[in-house]
Amino acid sequence: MTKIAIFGVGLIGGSLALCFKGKPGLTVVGHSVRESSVAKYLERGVVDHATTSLREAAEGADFIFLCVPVGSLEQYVHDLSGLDLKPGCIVTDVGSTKASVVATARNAQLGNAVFIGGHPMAGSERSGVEAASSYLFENAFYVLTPDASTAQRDIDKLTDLLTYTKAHIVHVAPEEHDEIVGAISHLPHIIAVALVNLVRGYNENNSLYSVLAAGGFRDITRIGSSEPGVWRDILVNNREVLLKLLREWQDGTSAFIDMLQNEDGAGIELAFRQSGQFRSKLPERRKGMIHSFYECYIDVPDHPGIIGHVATELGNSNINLSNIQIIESREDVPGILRLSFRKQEDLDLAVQKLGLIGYSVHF
Ligand SMILES: NC(=O)C1=CN([C@@H]2O[C@H](COP(=O)(O)OP(=O)(O)OC[C@H]3O[C@@H](n4cnc5c(N)ncnc54)[C@H](O)[C@@H]3O)[C@@H](O)[C@H]2O)C=CC1
Ligand SMILES: O=C(O)C(=O)Cc1ccc(O)cc1
Repeated sequence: MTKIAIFGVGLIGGSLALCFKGKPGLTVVGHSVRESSVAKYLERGVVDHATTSLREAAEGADFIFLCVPVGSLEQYVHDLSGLDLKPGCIVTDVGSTKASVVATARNAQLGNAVFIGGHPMAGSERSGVEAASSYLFENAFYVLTPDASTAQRDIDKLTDLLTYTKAHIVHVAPEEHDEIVGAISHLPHIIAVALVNLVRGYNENNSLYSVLAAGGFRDITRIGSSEPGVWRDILVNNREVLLKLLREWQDGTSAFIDMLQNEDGAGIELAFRQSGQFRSKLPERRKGMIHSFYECYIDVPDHPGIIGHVATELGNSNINLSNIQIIESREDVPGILRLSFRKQEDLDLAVQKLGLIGYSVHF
């Protein structure tokens, strides 16, 4: 049996465990520092075995995945270096930053084990094993950060195992990874939190802000509800990159202040045109780092049983509905439902199906 040890079976560790568990020849062991978590992992059936003993989890493992918050990764690499790991064992991590953990692993004494940094570029604002899903990485990018000293056979071994995630493996240097991911993920998380907190402040004096903010505002700020501890670690770890980005962001907002003060309509138009042109060239229908909502809205008559009818029609057509929600902010327009799907294909099929049976569907 190939033994896979997962340290920290939360959203990401749990999702990896679900990708591997039950596959021929694989056995998955989960580790947590807490007894209660070990019991939960087993109860939910995400792992084959679970333990609070670092040694027991790591012993004889062919693969070790470190899936704890970024601030704890270096301690884990250090703790592993004190154990007698199986020769050829591949140690990898899933942290959202790569430079520091890769540097730590390079200097650690891992014996005949090999470290290859990793970052599955998919996730969500949710956390914990309760949010884990075997679909999480499907069609997403999964970064690996091998260097010139990493043997090709080790890269191949890890890449082969990761085929169970259905992600696309890409190789990126750790520092370059942190710069890019800083701009496309970490900065957007900061902006979302700052924006939500700005509106939260206004809302203290006027609750109409939150009433009217639902819908689009809620969607663009979804990532502002991400796990505080996980994000504290990511931002502090990537602070050099983020400080530079935030200064550039300040320049961007200052430019808008100037354009407004000067009533520079042409400047505003140019900014929107350039942004639109760049955005239209982004790859479409590809799972990006910040996940999309595959959603549509339908107007439904306000009578009993309608939700059941919609869900049944989609179910009968084998369309996987992941969430259904009544839009409260539009109470004045009875019967608006928001339908969410995990995949673009499901959304497309649902729009087609619901249109055919007479519902009016909006994006
Ligand atoms: N949340 C996301 O969407 C993504 C997160 N990541 C990275 O994955 C890693 C795990 O994040 P999530 O799974 O989202 O978090 P999570 O909170 O769902 O899971 C973290 C796991 O680590 C354990 N843990 C927490 N603090 C610990 C500590 N000090 N020592 C030992 N164990 C501890 C928790 O019990 C839990 O099992 C982080 O390094 C994060 O940067 C990577 C891709 C996406
Ligand atoms: O919720 C979202 O859309 C995310 O942004 C998920 C995410 C969070 C952290 C990562 O390192 C990668 C992806």
